[in-house]
Amino acid sequence: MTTDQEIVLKEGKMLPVMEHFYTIQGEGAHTGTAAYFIRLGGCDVGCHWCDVKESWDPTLHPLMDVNQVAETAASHCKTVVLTGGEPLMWNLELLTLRLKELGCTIHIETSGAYSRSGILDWITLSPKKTGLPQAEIYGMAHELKVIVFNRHDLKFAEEQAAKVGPNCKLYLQSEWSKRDEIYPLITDFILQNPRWQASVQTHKYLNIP
Ligand SMILES: C[S@@+](CC[C@H](N)C(=O)[O-])C[C@H]1O[C@@H](n2cnc3c(N)ncnc32)[C@H](O)[C@@H]1O
Ligand SMILES: Nc1nc2[nH]cc(C(=O)O)c2c(=O)[nH]1
Ligand code: SF4
Ligand SMILES: [Mg+2]
Repeated sequence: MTTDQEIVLKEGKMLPVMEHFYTIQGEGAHTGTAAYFIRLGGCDVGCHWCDVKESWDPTLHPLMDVNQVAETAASHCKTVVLTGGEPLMWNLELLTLRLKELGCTIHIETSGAYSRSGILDWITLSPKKTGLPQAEIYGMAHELKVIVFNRHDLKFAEEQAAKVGPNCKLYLQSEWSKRDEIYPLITDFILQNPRWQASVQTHKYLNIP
C-alpha cells in the first residue's frame, strides 16, 4: 500500500469495498426489511466458520471514494447496513456523515473487536471468543447476536449478555453448517430463557445475497 493510500484510509476518505448490494436483511431484529449493504474488506478476528473469508485480506478489495459509495447506497434505500469483514477496522466518520446528509439510517454488523467510529443508529454486536469486543461497545449495542457452533457457545452467550444494556435484544443464531444439530439446542435454551430470541440466516433460504 502506498503512503497516499494509507493517508486517505486513515482519514476515512476511501475504504476497501468488497461488495455493495441491495437486498433484504436476513438476520436479527430487522429480518425481512430492505437494506443496502456495504461490505468492507479486512478482518483479523479469524472465526474458523466465517461465511465471508474472502473479505479478510483488505488489499484484495478496491479502495472506493466514500461519497460515491454513500450516494449509490442512498439512491437505492435509506436503510444502510455496514458489514464486512470487520467494518470497525476503518474510520467510518466520513462515510457515515455523508449517509446521514443523504437521510439514511445506518446499521452496523460488528464483532466489536475495534473501537467504534462514525454515526451509527443500530449496532448489532456479534462477539467472538477469538477477538472479544472492546469494553465500551457493550453498552452501545442495540442487538447482541451470538453464533452457536457448539453447546459451550450458549454459556458464552450468557456471559456476553451480562455485559450489554437492559434494552439490548438478545439473539442466538446457529452457525450455518451446523443448523440441523444446533437449532434444537437453541430452541430448548430459549424456552428456558425467554429473554433470548432465535435468529436464522433467512437470506440463505431465500437464495438472495
Ligand atoms: C460476516 S460477519 C461481518 C461483520 C462482523 N465481522 C461480525 O462478525 O459481526 C456478519 C454476520 O454473520 C455472522 N456469521 C458469519 N459466519 C457465519 C456462519 N457461518 N453462520 C452463521 N452466522 C455467521 C457473524 O457472526 C455476523 O453476525
Ligand atoms: N441478506 C443478508 N443479510 C445479512 N445480515 C447480515 C449479513 C452480513 O453478512 O453482515 C447479511 C448478508 O450477507 N445478507
Ligand atoms: S469477525 Fe466477522 S468477518 Fe471476521 S472472521 Fe468473524 S464472522 Fe468473519
Ligand atoms: Mg452474511
